[in-house]
Amino acid sequence: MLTVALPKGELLKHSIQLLQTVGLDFSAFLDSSNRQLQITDTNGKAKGLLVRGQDVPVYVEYGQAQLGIVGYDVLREKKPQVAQLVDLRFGYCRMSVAVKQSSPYRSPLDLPAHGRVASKYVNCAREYFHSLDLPVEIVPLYGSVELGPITGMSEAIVDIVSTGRTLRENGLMEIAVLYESTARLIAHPLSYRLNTDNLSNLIAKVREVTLANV
Ligand SMILES: Nc1ncnc2c1ncn2[C@@H]1O[C@H](COP(=O)(O)OP(=O)(O)OP(=O)(O)O)[C@@H](O)[C@H]1O
Ligand SMILES: O=P(O)(O)OC[C@H]1O[C@H](OP(=O)(O)OP(=O)(O)O)[C@H](O)[C@@H]1O
Repeated sequence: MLTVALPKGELLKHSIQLLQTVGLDFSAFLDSSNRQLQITDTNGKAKGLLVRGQDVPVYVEYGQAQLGIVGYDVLREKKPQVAQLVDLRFGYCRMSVAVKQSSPYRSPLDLPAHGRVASKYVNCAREYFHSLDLPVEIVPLYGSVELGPITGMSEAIVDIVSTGRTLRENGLMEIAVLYESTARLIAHPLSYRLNTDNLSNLIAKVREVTLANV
């Protein structure tokens, strides 16, 4: 049976709405009293796995899920061996460099050589500063990254900005954008090539619905 890996958190509601429009109902994942991590859609056509966003490409790469929905930021960070099929156009955010408003830095090139940059996205951060030829120390964090500059642990952060509210409310400002991100439909490459479970039909429907919503 076709299996779809769905991301917990920010992208879940929109992902479920999208799949409903193409005939797969995983709305039980939105019921907070339900603790099941694997469900069959109400029409019995497919299985859904509820996993952390960063783990979606893992299930798809290993073939336990033929399809998945995940942020482009996660794909840039993890570089999994998956087929990237459709830009779903929701879950917009950007990956940015931010510093304290009160700091003297107004561009990443103003940062001191060997300064510290805190991030959950260590590979994206490392690649970016490497491309600028600016040697910095990347400090890995798992969340509340904004506390890096606030506490003085780091000069800057590389993190997701969506509305900009978190930066503003913590006295930080964006000084550069690495890239923009939206949710993507991904597939297990071999299943995609072999059209397992008539994947191409579902993918075509997702593409159609996404384009119709532009
Ligand atoms: N304001 C936002 N904050 C975080 N992620 C956002 C935001 N807007 C869009 N996204 C997208 O949603 C995805 C999931 O974000 P979410 O905050 O749910 O998980 P996370 O905190 O990044 O991961 P986890 O909780 O698994 O460590 C991100 O990878 C990104 O693509
Ligand atoms: O621009 P905004 O709309 O304010 O959104 C950006 C915030 O959202 C994300 O945090 P998240 O809620 O995922 O928490 P965490 O990364 O600190 O765990 C990100 O790390 C920022 O802190």
